[in-house]
Amino acid sequence: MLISRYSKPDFDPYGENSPEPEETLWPAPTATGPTSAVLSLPGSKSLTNRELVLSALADGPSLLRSPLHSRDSELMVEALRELGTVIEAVPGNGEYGDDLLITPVEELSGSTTIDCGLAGTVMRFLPPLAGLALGPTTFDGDDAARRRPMATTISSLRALGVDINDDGRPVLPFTVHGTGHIVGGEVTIDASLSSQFVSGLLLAASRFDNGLSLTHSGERLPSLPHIEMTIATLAARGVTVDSPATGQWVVAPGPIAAADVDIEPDLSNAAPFLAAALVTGGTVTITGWPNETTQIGARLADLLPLFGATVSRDGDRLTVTGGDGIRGVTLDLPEGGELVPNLVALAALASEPSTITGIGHIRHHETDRLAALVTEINKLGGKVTELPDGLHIEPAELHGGTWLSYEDHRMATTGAIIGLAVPGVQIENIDTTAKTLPQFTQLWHAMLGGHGA
Ligand SMILES: O=C(O)C1=C[C@@H](OP(=O)(O)O)[C@@H](O)[C@H](O)C1
Ligand SMILES: C=C(OP(=O)(O)O)C(=O)O
Repeated sequence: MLISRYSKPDFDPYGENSPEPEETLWPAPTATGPTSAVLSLPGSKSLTNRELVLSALADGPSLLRSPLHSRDSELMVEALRELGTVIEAVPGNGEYGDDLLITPVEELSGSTTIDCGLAGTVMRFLPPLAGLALGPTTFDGDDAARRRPMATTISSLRALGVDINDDGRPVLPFTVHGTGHIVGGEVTIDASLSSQFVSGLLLAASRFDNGLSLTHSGERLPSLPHIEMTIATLAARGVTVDSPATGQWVVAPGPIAAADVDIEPDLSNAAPFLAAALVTGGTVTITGWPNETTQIGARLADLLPLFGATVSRDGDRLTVTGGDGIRGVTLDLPEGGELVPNLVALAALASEPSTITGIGHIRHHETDRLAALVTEINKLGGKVTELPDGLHIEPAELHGGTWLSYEDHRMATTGAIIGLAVPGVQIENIDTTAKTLPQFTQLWHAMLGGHGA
């Protein structure tokens, strides 16, 4: 296992002997009154990591304004540097750190090892770049990353002419033997377990000798908005992705344009804060909310009203106001897996039952999120049952206790939402929020102002 700067001590996600030393527990503040907060959030993980990749493949230097600085984006920056890309921090106007100036190299170089941490975007977006690089590149990551599916990335690149050694096990670690080019052409993949298999190929496809004709053949295709985000970021840099039919994409060979890009705030990371308005019967406003976006987090504006919230827009501000209690929901949400853990917190605090389906693929996120949610909520007295592709949540009186995070930032924030209403929730490894939002606890306390105990 590679150790990176944000790594935490190992623990067995579901083992009896998980270490829970006192000092790693974060007492989740319980709200003593309604929230009344205006917050601005750091940049989007998904946009930052796409733009970093595209900038490394582009035909000139690119500038990312207000990018995310978090574990996942740092891992992407470090990995691209390992492949030879020059990435410099330059002062900008963003509230959350420097801008990034990315200067691509003529030819990417392998002969290195890349630490993917637990970042799906690093492990699925960079193997094609390693194929375009000259020399072998070994990919590895956290222990939990070694459980995430990689077979589709590996088999699709092989089909496109890339030599990969995975010692017969299609998971991390594996080595891509880059030759400086990828033949490309036609390939059919099964992206049922992650949209990132599609995005990873599309991002680099125009740099393949013959471009790419990609077909998804599988029982479902999760997280479609993330594929639309990939297509939109490519279009903004002059690369057209044709989609002759659902689940088919064609990219012609050609350059990727350099660009100066403003990174939007991470709207999925707005979820715990906006959920807090519902839990406390208060208001939370997020600034910088884009008018148009491909981020799935934008759907919070129509999802939270289903739980009983009122949502309003005033220019670039989105405000969520809670009402009397929380309603149950029936949702099919294959497109929004990354929002699910935080929505399940609301369902667990609702006065009516909820069912959320279409989310079997979140078993393969940072942890098995269905199992983790069932385990942790039921430990606090909840009544959550796992379905073949989702969860059913019955209303229950919850009590305090230890909430394990499973190295999963969204499990950690889910525990924090529950803790607003349930005294005595202690969150193990709250620092795992650094994956996409290192400022989580500061922002959480700021949101509560004087209304947290
Ligand atoms: O491409 C991306 O940036 C992402 C795609 C989605 O992955 P899955 O399709 O694996 O759900 C999402 O859940 C993840 O947080 C980010
Ligand atoms: C699934 C997620 O992350 P990743 O990009 O590592 O897949 C997530 O952030 O919810």
